[in-house]
Amino acid sequence: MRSAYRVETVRAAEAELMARLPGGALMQRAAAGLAAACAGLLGRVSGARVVLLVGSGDNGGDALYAGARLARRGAGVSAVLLGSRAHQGGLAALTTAGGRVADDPFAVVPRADLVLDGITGIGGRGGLRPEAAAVARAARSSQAVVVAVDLPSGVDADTGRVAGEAVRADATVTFGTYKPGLLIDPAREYAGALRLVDIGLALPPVPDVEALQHADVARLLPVPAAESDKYRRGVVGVVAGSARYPGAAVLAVAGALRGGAGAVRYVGPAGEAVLAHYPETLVHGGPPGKAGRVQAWVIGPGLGDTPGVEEVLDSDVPVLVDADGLRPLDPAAVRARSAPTVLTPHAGEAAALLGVAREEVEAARLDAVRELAGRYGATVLLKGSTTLVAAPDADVPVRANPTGTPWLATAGSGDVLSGLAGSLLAAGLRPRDAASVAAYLHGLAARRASRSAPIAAHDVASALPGAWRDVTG
Ligand SMILES: NC(=O)C1=CN([C@@H]2O[C@H](COP(=O)(O)OP(=O)(O)OC[C@H]3O[C@@H](n4cnc5c(N)ncnc54)[C@H](OP(=O)(O)O)[C@@H]3O)[C@@H](O)[C@H]2O)[C@@H](O)CC1
Ligand SMILES: Nc1ncnc2c1ncn2[C@@H]1O[C@H](COP(=O)(O)OP(=O)(O)O)[C@@H](O)[C@H]1O
Ligand SMILES: [K+]
Repeated sequence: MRSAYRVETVRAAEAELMARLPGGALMQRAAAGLAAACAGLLGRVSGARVVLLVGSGDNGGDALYAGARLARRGAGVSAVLLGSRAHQGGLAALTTAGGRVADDPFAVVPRADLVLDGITGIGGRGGLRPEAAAVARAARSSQAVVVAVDLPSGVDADTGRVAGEAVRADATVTFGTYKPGLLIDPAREYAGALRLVDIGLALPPVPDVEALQHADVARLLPVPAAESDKYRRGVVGVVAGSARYPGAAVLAVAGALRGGAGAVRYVGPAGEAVLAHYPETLVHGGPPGKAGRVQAWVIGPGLGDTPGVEEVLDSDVPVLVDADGLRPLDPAAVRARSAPTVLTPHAGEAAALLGVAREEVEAARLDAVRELAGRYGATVLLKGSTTLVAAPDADVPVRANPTGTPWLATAGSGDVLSGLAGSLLAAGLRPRDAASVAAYLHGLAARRASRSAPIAAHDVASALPGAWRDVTG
């Protein structure tokens, strides 16, 4: 599991540790880890051209001390000072080690092998200032590997917002803990590959944001026991599709069949299309209440105006509501349910539920998902470039999904996801686990199916068993 803590918590842990250590010890730990990571990326340190972008604060200090370490190993190190001041101890260490201060950034940055971004870290506010932005652009268009110190400068550590220009890094070396912004788009896109350097911070047991890894997912996946039968494995009911959108029903069933439930009951007007693709489905033409017992319902994909949402919400089993099912959704009705509810909106649907503009949700995804989960008393999976899952209880960490590919932005892939998540719910996973495990497998399956080529939603469904095997490997 990757855990991320907000700046306020990091600062408190830092203060507590600094009080027990000699002055500057923490910065030396950070700089040592940073220099080692840079050396690894460079391969050969001696003779390498390294440029440090140095801001006013301790983030610049880290870059300067790491630069001094690289200079001592034979690198040619130049510092570009971009702040109103520069860390004095770090500057002295760099010059003592043979590094120098560059007068003209545009003379050194284009020739660099590695650029270390120490403009701002957790103390940064807003996007880069114009001078820093111009230098960051030069770094991006050079051949250099760009390494961000703690965070790409210009991104918001707590939310992942990028208010203006920010450094685009190939890698980010972060200290003590991941920060939420490193796991959430748009900032995540700017961070490149992540590396965590342990500096000994003692952090509270519950993080603000977390990201599952293969091993976490493998532990959560349902496994049939020797005595299992299809009913004990769980039956998922799918209420989806309409005369206009029969395909949504087929795709939701496709996801549900690969999610660990022992059987899939389909309820709706697209039974023929569903059976043509998946003869193993139990099809029911009447209302959901007469379809037979299920352990979880999925309702919404391609539903159009077909009624059924209220009836399904009245049931006493977990319900996942997606797409058209979200339109008539009343917070009081969801809060009053006796069993858990999972909502899976994309940014547009989330915006409609919150009564705000879509752009507002996209710029502040973490706030939006928390707000919705609280308002509806439901687990909310907010789809998008970084899919987020929030529990109704605000003290539970939000999960940021680390898998996926922009090729997933294709019609119908969300239907596969809702079927998959509903199936995991029926198999007995808790709502937050079912939603985040589904997003993880779905993203992995898309990567597997795509390998950088366009994919259709049914390709994602077909790749799910392979993704499952990758995880349990
Ligand atoms: N916490 C820990 O455990 C450890 C923390 N450590 C390190 O310390 C870092 C935090 O250092 P920090 O607090 O000095 O803040 P930091 O990020 O350097 O920026 C501060 C200054 O930047 C400026 N500035 C602000 N916005 C700007 C903008 N948009 N564009 C341009 N400039 C901008 C503004 O100064 P101004 O120029 O306005 O005078 C502000 O005062 C942390 O990320 C990590 O690297 C490690 O060494 C050890 C363990
Ligand atoms: N830019 C992106 N990068 C990665 N995944 C994306 C991106 N845009 C959308 N997705 C994913 O694609 C799926 C689209 O679902 P959705 O919007 O419900 O589409 P549909 O209703 O057509 O099925 C979601 O899983 C979402 O997280
Ligand atoms: K930085």
